[in-house]
Amino acid sequence: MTEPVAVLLQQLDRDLPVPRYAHPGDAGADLVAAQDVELQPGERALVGTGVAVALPYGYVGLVHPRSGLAAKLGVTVLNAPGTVDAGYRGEIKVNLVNLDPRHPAKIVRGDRIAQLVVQRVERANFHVVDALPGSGRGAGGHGSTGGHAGLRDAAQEGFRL
Ligand SMILES: O=c1ccn([C@H]2C[C@H](O)[C@@H](COP(=O)(O)OP(=O)(O)OP(=O)(O)O)O2)c(=O)[nH]1
Ligand SMILES: [Mg+2]
Repeated sequence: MTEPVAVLLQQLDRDLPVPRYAHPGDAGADLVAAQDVELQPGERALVGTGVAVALPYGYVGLVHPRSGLAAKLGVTVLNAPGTVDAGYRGEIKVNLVNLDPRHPAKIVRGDRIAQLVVQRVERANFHVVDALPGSGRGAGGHGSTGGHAGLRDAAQEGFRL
């Protein structure tokens, strides 16, 4: 097992718990809502978490949805995964959206609303060229390998990607 990376964390709201991993081996540390919010069907809100971090350069924080919230309420992270840059010092906020077509979703201060996954990240040097080297896939994408029943049905109805 690798050593956890040290991340400086500022509690902007000391009454809220520090993000924590629910189990050993969990990839994401749970982020909680700093405020109550009720989302009508289709509505979104930028919800504070009461924490700010200073990630070491070479790392990124990814704000992932929680599967339980998605399954139970239809609530997810609109820009999933959100990107927290190493240089960012503001409050981590979660752009929650209620995708349930019928029911409003109530989020209460302290509810776990998302999870922060801290990862190493590479940066690229982009070298502009006139033509790219060939590959097996080439420009094929967006379902070019086929084999999905739903896609076949859609094709029969005249839908083309
Ligand atoms: O879910 C998120 C995503 C981003 N951020 C913060 C940290 C991140 O470093 C900053 C900018 O995010 P991003 O680069 O995704 O947004 P942008 O629309 O490109 O804004 P900017 O012009 O500030 O980069 O906003 C969050 O708090 N939560
Ligand atoms: Mg940006």
